[in-house]
Amino acid sequence: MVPVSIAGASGYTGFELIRLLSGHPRVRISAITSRANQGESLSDVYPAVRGHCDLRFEDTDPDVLTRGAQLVFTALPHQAAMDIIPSLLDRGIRVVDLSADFRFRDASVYEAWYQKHSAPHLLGEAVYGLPELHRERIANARLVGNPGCYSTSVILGCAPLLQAKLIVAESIIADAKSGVSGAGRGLSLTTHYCEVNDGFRAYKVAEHRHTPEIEQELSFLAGKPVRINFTPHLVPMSRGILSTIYAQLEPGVNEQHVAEAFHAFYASARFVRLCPSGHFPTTLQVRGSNYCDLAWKVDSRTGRVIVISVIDNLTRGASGQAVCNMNLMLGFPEDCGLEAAPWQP
Ligand SMILES: NC(=O)C1=CN([C@@H]2O[C@H](COP(=O)(O)OP(=O)(O)OC[C@H]3O[C@@H](n4cnc5c(N)ncnc54)[C@H](OP(=O)(O)O)[C@@H]3O)[C@@H](O)[C@H]2O)C=CC1
Ligand SMILES: CC(=O)N[C@@H](CCC(=O)OP(=O)(O)O)C(=O)O
Repeated sequence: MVPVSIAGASGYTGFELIRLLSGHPRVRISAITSRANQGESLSDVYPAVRGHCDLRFEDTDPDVLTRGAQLVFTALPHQAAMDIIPSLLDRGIRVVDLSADFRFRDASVYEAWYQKHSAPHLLGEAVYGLPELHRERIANARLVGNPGCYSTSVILGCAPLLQAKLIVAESIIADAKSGVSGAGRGLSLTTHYCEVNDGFRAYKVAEHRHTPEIEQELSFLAGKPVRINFTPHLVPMSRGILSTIYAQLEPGVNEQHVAEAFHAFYASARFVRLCPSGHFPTTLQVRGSNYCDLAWKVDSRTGRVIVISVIDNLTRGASGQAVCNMNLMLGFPEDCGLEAAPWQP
């Protein structure tokens, strides 16, 4: 059993890592950390795992995280992640970072949308952790920047169409809706019950930080710079993301070309499921799983294709994908510990 540790284990993505890793057949969790919950037992904070994982929270300190561990998951906010990761790498430990700190190739793009980068020298070697795009590089990486949740759903929905040059790259519009756990466990006015229940709103219109992340990967696929419109929405559910993506088809492209591109691109993808024609997915059918379910329809009246992409933000959008990346890095089957079916009622 390979020992792994989790920094920021008291948060939602940290807990999702514990849920997945406590049932993983090839790894064991060596340490979990939180500053506020230091000394408390995990099951007092999250009773759901009583009997599955009996660790206590320790301080978020490099000595604790690297004590016997071969790989560390950093489930910390942006900035806090890049403050600690260089010292983990210096001790010979591999890292899967769930924050945005190591998702960008270009430090100036990160700095335009986030803040000054304190470890830009590591951006060249960090690998963007989307297995369908970068599987081989992830396997050999020391540092993986795990993708954002919205970014995962939008990139997977566009990738086959852009790579096959079936759509006008400049025409992409992604309209995405997320459950509230996407904002983390911390309390805030915009995410408390009365502010979200029975309502539905767009936020960070034309300025959400997943926009440059999506554009980085779509540009890589298209082989030229791509700009998109991306609008996130907050919906009153705990977990799940549904993205509706619109794009103009290139002249002469029809339903069959689109279907062939999706089937070819995802022919060997373990965690992408293509819905049968005429079936459009719900977030419930991927809940608690690492699946991204995709469906599409060509609107011949407008010459556009409409793609629907669903994921669970905490699993495929964060911790499930992080475990999948760990599996690749450690040479395990990609789906090790991630085989369970989703939780649809
Ligand atoms: N929620 C989601 O759906 C997704 C989240 N992410 C990213 O994953 C990361 C974790 O997100 P999430 O679990 O939702 O966040 P939470 O707010 O739920 O948890 C954050 C964790 O980090 C710790 N923490 C907070 N501030 C600091 C700090 N300054 N230094 C050290 N530790 C700190 C917290 O514990 P304590 O304060 O006690 O130390 C807690 O354990 C973030 O970067 C987020 O952007 C990525 C994809 C999806
Ligand atoms: C609903 C909600 O608030 N979602 C978060 C995205 C969660 C995510 O993927 O986080 P990072 O890219 O910040 O790591 C947001 O809009 O900021």
